[in-house]
Amino acid sequence: MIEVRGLRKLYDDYLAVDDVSFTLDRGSICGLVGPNGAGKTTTMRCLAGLIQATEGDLMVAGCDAVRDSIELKRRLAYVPDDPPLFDDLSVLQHLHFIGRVYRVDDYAGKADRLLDQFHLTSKANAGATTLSRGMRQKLAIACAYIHDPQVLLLDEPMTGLDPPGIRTLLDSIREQAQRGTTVILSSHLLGMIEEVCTEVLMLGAGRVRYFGSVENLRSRYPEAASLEAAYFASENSTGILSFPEHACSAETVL
Ligand SMILES: Nc1ncnc2c1ncn2[C@@H]1O[C@H](COP(=O)(O)OP(=O)(O)OP(=O)(O)O)[C@@H](O)[C@H]1O
Repeated sequence: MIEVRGLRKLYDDYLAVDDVSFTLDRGSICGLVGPNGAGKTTTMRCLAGLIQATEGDLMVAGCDAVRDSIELKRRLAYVPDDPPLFDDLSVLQHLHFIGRVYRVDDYAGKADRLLDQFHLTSKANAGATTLSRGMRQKLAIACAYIHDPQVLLLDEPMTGLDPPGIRTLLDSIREQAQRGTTVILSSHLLGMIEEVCTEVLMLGAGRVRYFGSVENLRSRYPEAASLEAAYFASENSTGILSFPEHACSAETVL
């Protein structure tokens, strides 16, 4: 569902993402992790066709992210870390608007179910500008779900959510994946990544430091009690961590 080969992104002469390759199957949930400035958002924005890769082949939901970027946007949803909303629309109007733009059958019924799922029913008629940070985040995620995207890119979606909100989000991500959606989820909350993700893509200074299953990363550091401990152990090691069964190219395997 997602196949990335040799992604590089330069901002002027600054190399933000360098030779990133990975593949994800339908229904997988990939945690995108790494320190601030590692290139996570840049990678997502390239996948979403919002910025153009300097080099590399990016096939996402059957579309070339550069050549088919309009069709790609029909099949994909991207929720940035600070989602922009329409100041003049209410919560319900956001969902109806997105549902109609994407020509969703029964968008009104789906909107009601999403409001219920994300505990926003009491705010249905509230203006976007009156929402709390967490409510804005929930609304943006509900808008992403309303058109059943084949690929879902969530950039730090837990930001601002309360514990029940995080639980609802993680459950909803699993539901999306069970329906066949491929999800990439960037977060610094490694416990959450470990709980929900099947794969991990770890970036450091724009390069892949690890790509593979959570279990493989843990088994690489058997002394680590959690993904977080494995993450810090890998931070202290040198070289690229990867495993042949998940590697996309010989270059990514030590
Ligand atoms: N528009 C831009 N112009 C120039 N440099 C940029 C631009 N966007 C990002 N960068 C740089 O590219 C690098 C990667 O940024 P990116 O936002 O992808 O990191 P990130 O892993 O998402 O970080 P964080 O965890 O802080 O959100 C950083 O050094 C950043 O300063």
